[in-house]
Amino acid sequence: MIQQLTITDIRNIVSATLKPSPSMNVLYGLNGSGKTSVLEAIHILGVARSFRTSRIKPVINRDSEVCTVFGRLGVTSGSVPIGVSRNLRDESLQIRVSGENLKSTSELARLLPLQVINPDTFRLLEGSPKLRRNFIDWGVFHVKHQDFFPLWKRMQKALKQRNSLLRHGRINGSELASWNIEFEKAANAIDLLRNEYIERLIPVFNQVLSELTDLENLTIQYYRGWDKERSLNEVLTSGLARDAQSGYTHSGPQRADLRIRMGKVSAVDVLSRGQLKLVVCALKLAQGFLYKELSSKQCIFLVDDLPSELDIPHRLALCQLFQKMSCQTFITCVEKEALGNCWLPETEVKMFHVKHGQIALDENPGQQRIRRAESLEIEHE
Ligand SMILES: Nc1ncnc2c1ncn2[C@@H]1O[C@H](COP(=O)(O)OP(=O)(O)OP(=O)(O)O)[C@@H](O)[C@H]1O
Repeated sequence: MIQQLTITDIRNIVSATLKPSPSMNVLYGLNGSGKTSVLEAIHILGVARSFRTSRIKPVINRDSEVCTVFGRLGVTSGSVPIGVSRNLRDESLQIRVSGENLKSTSELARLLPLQVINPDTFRLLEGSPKLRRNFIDWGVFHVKHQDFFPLWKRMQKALKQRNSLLRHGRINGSELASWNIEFEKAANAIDLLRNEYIERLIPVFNQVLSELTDLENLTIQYYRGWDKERSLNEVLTSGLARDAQSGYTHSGPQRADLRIRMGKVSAVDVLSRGQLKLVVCALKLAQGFLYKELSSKQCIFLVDDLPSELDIPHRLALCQLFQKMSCQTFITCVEKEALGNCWLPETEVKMFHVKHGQIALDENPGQQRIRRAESLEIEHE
């Protein structure tokens, strides 16, 4: 949980400090005021990069060469100061945790598990399988970090070596056979972890989805990246000529996917935009609930423009689920009224008005609370 956040030179935010609520934080303001930039700053604090671009230059304020995000994280034993700084001049990245330099961004990611829901997230269903693999691996990484991360590095190394041999036409030597063995071992172990994770996620997802909307017949199926009836070794052997011709490995965990269907057709082909948003939100929320259940820790949700494309009952249902999870959540919206009547009496809501890159706590948010009895009475059309 972030207790304090200080942002320096991220986009139009030259300098800002806020003390967020441990539960619900709403950032509202006009277009271009800097709301998404606050979420971006938190993302930089959590994984040292933006979720909007892979380059750092557009993120750093145009009058500066360095951007810094500092956060104080609340943990059971007290608080941990974290600072992440990116420098354009020498392209350097500095991560400081409790006064010590940290070399790996994966260690940083473990300290601050983040879930982002933004317009790009909606590509989860329609975009490339890589997005869905990243989705699965977020869960496996955060729940089974000790097992997954070394395996994933091992698999990547074996795959790289195998592809390099394929590209150089060295397909008959013992070298390829030994990389096949190494690749298969790591692949099977990764498949096991992913499969286990998805099996646990599906019932949570079904429950969350049913609280959000009534989409019957929506199913999720995990595809491991190769034929489920055959071993990877058999598949690699029978596909060797094809792999050699194209210079890369066609089967394996690098091809895993999630197949999300409505009955027999792909869900993206039949769902409306609002329904797609709800399904993606249900997937992300399910990860949050499962993470909490399996690790007894909580992730932080960054939700960009929650109200767009959702009608009032569905906004309410979504906000109620965030409150039920009781994770720290940051939600942006243009008008604060868009999320009026969404909060339970016990939820600690802080509203921040973002204006020209400045962030002010709204002392008089004027939000009407819903009464307990009214909660979760959502009519589905
Ligand atoms: N490198 C930069 N330096 C200074 N200002 C920038 C830089 N990059 C973007 N901006 C400006 O900073 C602001 C960033 O806005 P941001 O995307 O956070 O807005 P927002 O409040 O989320 O808007 P919307 O409601 O339209 O999504 C914009 O006004 C943009 O023009």
